[in-house]
Amino acid sequence: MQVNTAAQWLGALAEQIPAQALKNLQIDSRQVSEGDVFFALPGHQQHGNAFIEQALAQGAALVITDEAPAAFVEHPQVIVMVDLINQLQGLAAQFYQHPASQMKLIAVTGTNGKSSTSCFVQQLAQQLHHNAAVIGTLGYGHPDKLTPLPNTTPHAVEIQKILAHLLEQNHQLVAMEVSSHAIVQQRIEGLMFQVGVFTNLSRDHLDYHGSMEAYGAAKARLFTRHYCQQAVINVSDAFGAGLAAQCELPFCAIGTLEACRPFERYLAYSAVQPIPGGFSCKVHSPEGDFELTLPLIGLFNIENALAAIAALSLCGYPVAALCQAAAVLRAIPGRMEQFQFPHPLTLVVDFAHTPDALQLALEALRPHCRGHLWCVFGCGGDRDQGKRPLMASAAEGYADRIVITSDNPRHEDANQICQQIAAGMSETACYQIEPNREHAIKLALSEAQPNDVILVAGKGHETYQQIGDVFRDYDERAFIRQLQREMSR
Ligand SMILES: CC(=O)N[C@H]1[C@@H](OP(=O)(O)OP(=O)(O)OC[C@H]2O[C@@H](n3ccc(=O)[nH]c3=O)[C@H](O)[C@@H]2O)O[C@H](CO)[C@@H](O)[C@@H]1O[C@H](C)C(=O)N[C@@H](C)C(=O)N[C@H](CCC(=O)O)C(=O)O
Ligand SMILES: Nc1ncnc2c1ncn2[C@@H]1O[C@H](COP(=O)(O)OP(=O)(O)OP(=O)(O)O)[C@@H](O)[C@H]1O
Ligand SMILES: N[C@H](CCC[C@H](N)C(=O)O)C(=O)O
Ligand SMILES: [Mg+2]
Repeated sequence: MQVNTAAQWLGALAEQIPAQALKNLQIDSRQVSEGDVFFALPGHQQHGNAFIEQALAQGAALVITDEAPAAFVEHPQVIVMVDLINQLQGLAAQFYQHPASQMKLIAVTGTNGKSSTSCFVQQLAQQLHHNAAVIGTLGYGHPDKLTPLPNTTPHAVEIQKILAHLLEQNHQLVAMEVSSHAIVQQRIEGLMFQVGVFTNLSRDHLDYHGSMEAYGAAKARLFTRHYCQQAVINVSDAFGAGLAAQCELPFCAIGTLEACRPFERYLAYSAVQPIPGGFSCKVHSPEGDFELTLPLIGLFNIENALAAIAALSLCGYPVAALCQAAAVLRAIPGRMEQFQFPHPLTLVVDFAHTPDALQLALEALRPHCRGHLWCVFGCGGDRDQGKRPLMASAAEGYADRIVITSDNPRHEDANQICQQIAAGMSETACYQIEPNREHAIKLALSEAQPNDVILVAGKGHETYQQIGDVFRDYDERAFIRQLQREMSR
């Protein structure tokens, strides 16, 4: 059967199966169980049509596709929907009873800082007594009990399912990471965010987008009336300043006082002072000035925290209360997370996996380092290969000792990735190569001297290492805790 609109789809459903008999919408046949609707969708590698038989065998009540394969043209449970990709979010929203209409949604995009900023939005809203959740790289839900997700930004259908679940748990506000892949792949189609936040743009994902122009253009699409009502833009970032100059949405600029000066609405920072475990600074806005004390290391966290404060202020929360609440912000798992070792030695696990983030993480640690600053890092396989020499330059420029290791090799050879990183080092660079990640960490720990600081970058919160199609158990933070125990005996 062929249908053209969501209304027809619902009509078709009513004829065949009572809607309440349908359990869930699924985009992956492997997740289908009795009573589910399976959307067989085109992908980069294959068409979901290849899994119709499997989905039906697992009890799918209905299959919706954009083009039925010959064997299923007359099948009573297979519906062909014209222009399916553009209707998906609408269908899913209808099926899950429009959960987004009962919540505040905040989108966060940018190369780095999406997870941090969205988690800060969640923490601040929660402190001001609003039940808030996140959707992003770390999973979805309340940060104390996150459900893992395969992607940073889930598929359009999954988003509606997750929002319905979060609403059921009484969440009133959701901070959601929006990746550039998600914008291009229409995963956020049909959503309207109260606020869209832009953190920054630097080199990443060129394997997917092809050029920085295309990557930037993908991010910029979020900041239109199609997706957002208002925006927060980091104007200290060069791309952000350009975005602000052309933004059709009402927006609040964030950044240094200097960068924010041209803008009518802003939250700017100045007078940054290091304090034990963090920073204090002044926050300036047209409504007045505020003090901000942040218990977080990494200067970039000032921008992340300000972005979160600005986003919530656009939702109606008072800036003064938000600045006060920021004093107890907690670091995100695997972001500048510190582990103390005897001698004394500090090891820091951070999720920096772009040249910009690696440089900033190392710069952030330098003031905390009285000895040598170490950098243990690798680069992900099946990702932008051009990042490799740039990450090497960042490490060489800002660390004293370097151990090149593996990250997630995926379908590439780990040794070869290490060699491609090494090719970006100058002749005088001081580095070692140890492709085994655990061995690389142990190597740095065994050679480090008292008062050295070791940055272990790239995997942060991840609890696996992907080698080929295998996700082997590898929880870097747990591994380091175990080393801490062994070395303190
Ligand atoms: C390149 C890319 O973005 N791929 C995404 C895409 O997969 P695909 O098009 O390759 O799917 P496919 O394998 O061809 O399969 C086609 C369809 O058949 C279905 N299928 C497939 C196999 C099966 O057994 N049964 C089945 O039903 C699939 O669910 C899919 O609907 O659609 C899938 C389902 O939504 C995504 O999980 C998948 O993300 C992959 C895992 C990925 O690595 N994506 C990365 C690049 C990504 O999107 N990253 C960003 C983060 C970036 C950042 O943080 O900066 C993200 O948002 O996660
Ligand atoms: N505002 C920022 N500017 C630059 N670097 C940042 C910023 N915030 C965090 N970082 C660095 O980037 C790393 C990743 O941070 P975070 O997880 O918040 O980013 P993300 O955008 O969610 O990343 P991903 O795209 O992988 O989901 C951190 O571990 C830190 O090194
Ligand atoms: N969202 C990023 C995460 C990278 C994490 C890093 N550990 C790697 O595997 O490169 C990506 O999928 O490109
Ligand atoms: Mg993230």
